[in-house]
Amino acid sequence: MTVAYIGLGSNLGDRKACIQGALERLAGTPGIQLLRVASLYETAPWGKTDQDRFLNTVAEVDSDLSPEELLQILLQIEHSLGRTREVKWGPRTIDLDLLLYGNQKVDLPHLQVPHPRLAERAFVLVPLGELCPEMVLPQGPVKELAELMATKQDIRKIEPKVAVITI
Ligand SMILES: Nc1ncnc2c1ncn2[C@@H]1O[C@H](COP(=O)(O)OP(=O)(O)OP(=O)(O)O)[C@@H](O)[C@H]1O
Ligand SMILES: Nc1nc2c(c(=O)[nH]1)N=C(CO)CN2
Repeated sequence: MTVAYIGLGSNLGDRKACIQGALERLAGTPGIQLLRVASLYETAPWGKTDQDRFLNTVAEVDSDLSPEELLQILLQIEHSLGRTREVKWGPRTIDLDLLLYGNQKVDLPHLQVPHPRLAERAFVLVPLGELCPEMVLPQGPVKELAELMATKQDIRKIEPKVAVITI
């Protein structure tokens, strides 16, 4: 079993229902145990700024699956929640990013772990730092990176945590 961290984001449709739906699907997937979910944050769009605000959180899971198997599950869950890809970094019902997979490094054309843009994003660093305040990323301590990025990108906690229904 390996502890992995998954970033969740939504800025299209019923954002909260999409995040909740993705968490329920993760919890219901054989080989994945949902351990903890960070608070729910509303965040300014990063990268492509002319779109609606996002809801973001981070989930901690224990996984029997390989990183590639886990990615396939994430893509299936995105598809089941109506995710389409039209514009780079554009609006989406749900986005699931494999942020970290234990201490493993993966560098394949279709999968890079740790997620290459992790340390630039307050919407990832702040919820990740909430779950793992002592974590040190290759770029530095998560708490320090989160504090720095939160001074540059608007991020507001809107709910202490998302209720999870374990199937
Ligand atoms: N760590 C990862 N987690 C999720 N997808 C990844 C990862 N590394 C590479 N990918 C690849 O990225 C592809 C495109 O993903 P997607 O369209 O969701 O990108 P994005 O979320 O808009 O942008 P970003 O990758 O900057 O977060 C996926 O099909 C997947 O093959
Ligand atoms: N605030 C915010 N901005 C984004 C997000 C996201 O989840 N939240 N996801 C992106 C592509 O992964 C691009 N920009």
